[in-house]
Amino acid sequence: MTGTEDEIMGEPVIAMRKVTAELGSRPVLRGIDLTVRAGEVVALLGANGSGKSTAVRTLIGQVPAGSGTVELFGTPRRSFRDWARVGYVPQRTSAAGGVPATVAEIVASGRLARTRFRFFRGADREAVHRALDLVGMADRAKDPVTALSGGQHQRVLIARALVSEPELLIMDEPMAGVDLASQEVLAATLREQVAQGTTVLVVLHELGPLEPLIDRAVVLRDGCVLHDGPPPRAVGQHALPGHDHVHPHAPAGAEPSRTGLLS
Ligand SMILES: Nc1ncnc2c1ncn2[C@@H]1O[C@H](COP(=O)(O)OP(=O)(O)OP(=O)(O)O)[C@@H](O)[C@H]1O
Repeated sequence: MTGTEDEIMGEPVIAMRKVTAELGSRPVLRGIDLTVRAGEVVALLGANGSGKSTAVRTLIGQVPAGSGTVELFGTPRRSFRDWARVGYVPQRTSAAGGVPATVAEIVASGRLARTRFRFFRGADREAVHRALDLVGMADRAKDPVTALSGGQHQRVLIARALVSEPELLIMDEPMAGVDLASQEVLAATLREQVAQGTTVLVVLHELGPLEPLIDRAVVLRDGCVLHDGPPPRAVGQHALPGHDHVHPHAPAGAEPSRTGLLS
């Protein structure tokens, strides 16, 4: 007896089918399919403006889909209410803008979907401490976020996404503008989450330090899916078609080989 694809590969946690979206009457997503199954770690790649952030924002409902279907945990996104199961790390501007919130307050705000606005209990405070500890920021809990570096900001945003103990983590360029030390902390944090079975969709410019964690890469170009398959693990980003690459032993003045996947 053979099972269905879902029985064999696990239920999709994310299912986007033929999704279109417009921004300012400009078509930005032009019919994308994106499936992420439980326990998978999928990188969403593509050149600037290819629609990566828009795809993620459509998924969580910040941008309306023009057509197609979007499901989270098997539920149409419109009727999905279980947001404590989802941790979202937006593309970083700043954790709190001009608001003088503390690190702990920002992280605690990520717990609201789970507490449903009841009073915080000991378990919630422990979860905040645990999430800050995961990203190496427990000693900064009482500091204003305005006192943090870019990389520390990003760690706080990731702690905020982790504090509800989500099953699905969606991150938009978590490594952008982050110093090396913070990148290593973030990669280790993510490794731990993945080991615990968390499903991850991560928008990246390059696989970088997260490369060993990535099961599959979906590459967008001009709002369409150009590639959906295993990322080339052994040699990293440089092996992805489209990465301009001049071989070190190539004759001087040689043209980079371009296959156009990421550019
Ligand atoms: N509010 C908006 N109104 C109109 N067009 C927009 C708006 N926001 C984004 N766009 C355009 O939509 C396209 C896709 O943007 P999106 O941010 O999804 O791309 P991206 O792949 O995430 O790029 P990046 O790597 O630069 O973040 C871009 O051409 C962008 O200029």
